[in-house]
Amino acid sequence: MTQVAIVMGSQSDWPTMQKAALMLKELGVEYKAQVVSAHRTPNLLVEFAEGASENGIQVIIAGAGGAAHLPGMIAAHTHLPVLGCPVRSSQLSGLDSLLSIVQMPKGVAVGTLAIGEAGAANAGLMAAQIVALQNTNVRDNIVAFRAKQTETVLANQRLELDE
Ligand SMILES: Nc1c(C(=O)O)ncn1[C@@H]1O[C@H](COP(=O)(O)O)[C@@H](O)[C@H]1O
Repeated sequence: MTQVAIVMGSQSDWPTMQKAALMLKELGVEYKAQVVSAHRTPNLLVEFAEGASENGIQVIIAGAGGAAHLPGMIAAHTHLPVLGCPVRSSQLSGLDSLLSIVQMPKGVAVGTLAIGEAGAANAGLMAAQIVALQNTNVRDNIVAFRAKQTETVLANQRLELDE
């Protein structure tokens, strides 16, 4: 059963948002990805967000660029945790996306990640960490992922002087 939903405002967000999908796949979390836009598919947004909980979704990752209202509007229609990913925009490099997502009014929460691919990957990791609260397989996968990461960092250090 799908545990995490990844939604994005446009097909053009997929190169960024697939980093979340890749992380979830690596950590053994079932996910489904789809395009949903607060602006362009407003009725679908309401249908998706209101049905997410009864469809078994535990966490929603929402990525959008520019006037990125998607994560906040989804959060307004569900009690599930929503992780917002600011996609890098062509005009303002994603600062517009970040500010659109991060400044939520008190009472409706969106957990905002960093701009771009690293933020999307971390949204996948954070979603997996939430799923892992009640899933020991995913928890074990996260622990193993982190241990491998530490090992790789230490094994790859090359600190000779360039002379
Ligand atoms: N910010 C939103 C929303 C929304 O917030 O609902 N829907 C689409 N968009 C964004 O518009 C940008 C340009 O989209 P196109 O590339 O389709 O023109 C995308 O980054 C998308 O997330």
